[in-house]
Amino acid sequence: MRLSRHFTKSVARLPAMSGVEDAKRLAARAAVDEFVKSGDVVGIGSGSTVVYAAERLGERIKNEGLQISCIPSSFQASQLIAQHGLNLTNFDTHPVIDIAIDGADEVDTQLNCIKGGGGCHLQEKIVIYNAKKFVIVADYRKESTFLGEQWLQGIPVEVVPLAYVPLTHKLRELGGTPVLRMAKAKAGPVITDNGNFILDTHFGLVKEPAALNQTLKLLPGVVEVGLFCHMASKAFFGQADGSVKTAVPQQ
Ligand SMILES: O=C[C@H](O)[C@H](O)[C@H](O)COP(=O)(O)O
Repeated sequence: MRLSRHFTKSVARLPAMSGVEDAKRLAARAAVDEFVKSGDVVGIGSGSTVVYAAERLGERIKNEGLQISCIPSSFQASQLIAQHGLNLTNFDTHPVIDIAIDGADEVDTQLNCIKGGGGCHLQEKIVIYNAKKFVIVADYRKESTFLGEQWLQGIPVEVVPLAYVPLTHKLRELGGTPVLRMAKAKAGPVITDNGNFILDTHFGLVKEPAALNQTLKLLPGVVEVGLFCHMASKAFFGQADGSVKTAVPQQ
């Protein structure tokens, strides 16, 4: 069954980068140009693809006087906002976001996605939930039929440190293979922006991500799950040939 409609269009080539970086950049720029307009409150996601969205927003502010306010979804996003001269705001001033732009680790045909490869999915989900629209920016490697097909590192489950051992057992009982995410340049686990641990839990092919998300969310000690279901309006996938493929969920 066809669950989404795809469109591919060619876009002007930018100065050559590596294939994947080029694809990320093209997707991010296309999303910013199609969705962001003056006066918008923009949710800035996290990860390596959103860097190019922040870059494009900065260009548009300089070149065309675009006026926007941005809400960050992580420490990294706050830094991007500062680096690119974007106007920083917060939920106290702007409780409703017009457009959230964010990357994804894997996207299925209904535009459900796995996020949290960079450990930022708690704040990202808050930003996206409070946005009128969410668009995904990604490269061609992220597109799948079912979640768990290509992203084998597991669904990031952010947990309160106190609960990580019992939750490890519980996630195994539920059919997952949880792995405590370890830091790379520090002994011990990754500590999220919110002071928690992450259990990356592979569940094989996830055919009902919304049901799995709900089951996991109800476990005491789970703070947030890196499954974003029925939240995205459109996905932009940069392709290796310099085009951008877009997808929308089926009506
Ligand atoms: O925690 C990180 C975020 O969910 C990212 O948006 C996700 O991991 C995709 O990142 P990237 O654009 O680097 O592939």
